[in-house]
Amino acid sequence: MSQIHLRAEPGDVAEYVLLPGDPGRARRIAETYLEDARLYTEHRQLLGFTGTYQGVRVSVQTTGMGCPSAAIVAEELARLGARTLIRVGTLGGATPRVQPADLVVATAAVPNDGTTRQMLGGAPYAPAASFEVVEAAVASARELGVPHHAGLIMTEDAFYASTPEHARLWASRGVLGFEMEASAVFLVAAQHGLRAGCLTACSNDIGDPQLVPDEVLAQGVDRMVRVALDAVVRLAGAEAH
Ligand SMILES: O=P(O)(O)O[C@H]1O[C@H](CO)[C@@H](O)[C@H]1O
Ligand SMILES: O=c1cc[nH]c(=O)[nH]1
Repeated sequence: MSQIHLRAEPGDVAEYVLLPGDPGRARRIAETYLEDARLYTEHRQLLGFTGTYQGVRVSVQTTGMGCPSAAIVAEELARLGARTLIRVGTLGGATPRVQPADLVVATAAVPNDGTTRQMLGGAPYAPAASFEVVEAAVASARELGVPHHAGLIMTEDAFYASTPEHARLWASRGVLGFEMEASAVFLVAAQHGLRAGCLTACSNDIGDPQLVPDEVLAQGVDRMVRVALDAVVRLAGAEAH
């Protein structure tokens, strides 16, 4: 049955789904990396494509920005038969350890957002990536020679409320950077028994309006996408054995 927001039928979506926030990134990934990519939904600009990468069927589904939209998309993907959700996003660095365009593989996301708070009724919970996805992403990054960090990130709602002081405080608790969707993707995936992961490329320092130069960020995003797709191939290979 077609979903309210993702106008797709079961069978349109692959078991492995990459989740960029930006519809332009979804189209670029589909056009650059997937063979026989087909657009299966474009309602509300939540562009979704399915094709194959090194013989593995993969979808790329836009989440839009923020947890409310990401939670809807993850829920509807689960209903459409997705089994592994991997966010491919950008993130604001919280610490000088994370440099412009660096790859950050999230192990978990501090849920500083209203969506997961409502879903959990305020109960304490630690939205986390699936171990197999983190393991595959780190193995892929190593094999492809992509420098990376693996660790805690924070998901929040208010992009312009983040300040350098806030970043410093959370960096002192181990947070590498901030983004806006991972906690919801991790929680919805857990509720449906799906695997989830989140890879990000650093687009700026928190509180710094200056983005990484376009071409530098584009290279970081490209490295992140190649690592995510290689991780999908790795996960699919492991499942086949
Ligand atoms: O680049 P994407 O994947 O959209 O991710 C980040 O960028 C947006 C904010 O600029 C938020 O969606 C945040 O999570
Ligand atoms: O949420 C985000 C994403 C990228 N950069 C930020 O500063 N915040």
